[in-house]
Amino acid sequence: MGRMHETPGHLRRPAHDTAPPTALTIAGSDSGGSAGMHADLRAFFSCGVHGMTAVTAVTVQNTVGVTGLVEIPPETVAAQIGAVATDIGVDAAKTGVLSSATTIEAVLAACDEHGIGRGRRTPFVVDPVAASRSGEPLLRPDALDALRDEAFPRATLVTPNLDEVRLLTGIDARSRDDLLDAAKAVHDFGPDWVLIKSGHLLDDPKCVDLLFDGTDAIQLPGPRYSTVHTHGAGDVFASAITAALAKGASMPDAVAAGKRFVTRSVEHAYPLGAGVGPVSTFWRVSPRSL
Ligand SMILES: Nc1ncnc2c1ncn2[C@@H]1O[C@H](COP(=O)(O)OP(=O)(O)OP(=O)(O)O)[C@@H](O)[C@H]1O
Ligand SMILES: Cc1ncc(CO)c(N)n1
Repeated sequence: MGRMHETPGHLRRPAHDTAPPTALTIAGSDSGGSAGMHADLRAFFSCGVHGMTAVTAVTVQNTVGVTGLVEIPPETVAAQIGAVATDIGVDAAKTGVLSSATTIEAVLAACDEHGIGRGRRTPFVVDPVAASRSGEPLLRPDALDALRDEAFPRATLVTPNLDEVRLLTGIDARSRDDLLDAAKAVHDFGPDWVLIKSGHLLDDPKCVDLLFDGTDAIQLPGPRYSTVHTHGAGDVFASAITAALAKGASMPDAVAAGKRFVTRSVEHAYPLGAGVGPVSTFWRVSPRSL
């Protein structure tokens, strides 16, 4: 195998002979290119890590909504995780759409086998994606229980939005003051860290998210932009955090880096189609430089 990588003496050496950090997203596709694994891969790229995918579901989706979802067989999802973990190696992993309890069981078994999860070699970010921005459910009812009871205890970090907090805990957070109670209730499900996202507090003039480790709470303040184009904001946030973890950042530093990244992404969100446009994952690249 080593011979494949040898550079013949008469050719120029490539610029890199070491690999960048690697990150894996275990998530669904979005045909509109705004959310899911498409957003995750672009955020990984933009944050300087090599992105890899274990596709869990194919959605038929555009800026208006989701009209179809086909699940990938759970054994194929597990095989994708095994294929990249055994050959390339995974420095950090995240989940997006995990639409059924069977898929969740297969993903967790593969993660266990390859050292991905809380207290293991590879940090594991579980984003409990329950519905699309336009409200269509992206998981079966049994998946929510499996996420809470099986995936959360194995997560290094879980990143619910306020709708997901309501579904998982019954807590209906209406203001910044309610976020700590929400974080405590989610932390009781067993992850190391909880990040409560505040995008849905539409009356709040700022977007102040909350990171909690069971003892201390850290506020992550950011401006609130006046835009409807926030499709994929949650995916991009979790992916930017995962990229920072892949580079070896501590959790507070990774989440702070993710918050800076997603805030700029919302700032540069753009209209697309007839519905909700995406946050920009390429604000670091000026269109004029292309
Ligand atoms: N209008 C906005 N201006 C600035 N930041 C925002 C805005 N809306 C959301 N955010 C930030 O984006 C991140 C994602 O939060 P949000 O609560 O919207 O997640 P989400 O509902 O999972 O996202 P989505 O379902 O759109 O992918 C958070 O850091 C949040 O504070
Ligand atoms: C595939 C997919 N994953 C996640 C979301 C949530 O942003 C979405 N709308 N679609």
